[in-house]
Amino acid sequence: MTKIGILALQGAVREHARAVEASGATAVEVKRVEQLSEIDGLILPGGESTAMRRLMDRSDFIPALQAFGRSGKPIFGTCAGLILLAKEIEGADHAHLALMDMKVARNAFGRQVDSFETRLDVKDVAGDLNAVFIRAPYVVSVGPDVQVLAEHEGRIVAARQENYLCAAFHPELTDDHRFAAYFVKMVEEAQKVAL
Ligand SMILES: NC(=O)CC[C@H](N)C(=O)O
Repeated sequence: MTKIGILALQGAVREHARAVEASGATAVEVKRVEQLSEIDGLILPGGESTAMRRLMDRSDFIPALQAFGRSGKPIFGTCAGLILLAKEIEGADHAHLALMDMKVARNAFGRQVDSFETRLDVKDVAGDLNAVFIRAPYVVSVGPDVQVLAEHEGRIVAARQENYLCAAFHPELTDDHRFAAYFVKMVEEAQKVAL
């Protein structure tokens, strides 16, 4: 069975595991670099990107995750995970994994709307997805290889570039698992290509 890891250093791990299992794959909590060799795809959950980065640096996760992505294995970043994937972060000197050709802004929806829920049309996923945003980032601009999957009020909130997928919101916080199912399918397709 397809095994999907969830980076379990910090953040919303259990909800992603539930969504992955509901979509027919096996979920694995990834806490050590060595576990990356056992999984077919990886989810970078929401949480706090700066805290995650600190924990990742303790065990050399950055180069290991970059190699994982460059080998063609799919990675899905949600919220803080989207920030980890971006090549450029507005107002910051350094990016983290720098795997997706896009610039992102952190906490970009403003303080007065710390969190909100809205209905989104996500290309190839669902026309009516309930999306929960929590101190969410958004994508400011994308390179030519990045496909925009969803926008909210003119801001990009979901995108895909080859084996990389990202969402500014938390698809794991509702009982609608269509976004997780889309990622599971991406992982299954990548496995077929690798055979
Ligand atoms: N819910 C989230 O993941 C919020 C992301 C967080 N604001 C960050 O910058 O990392």
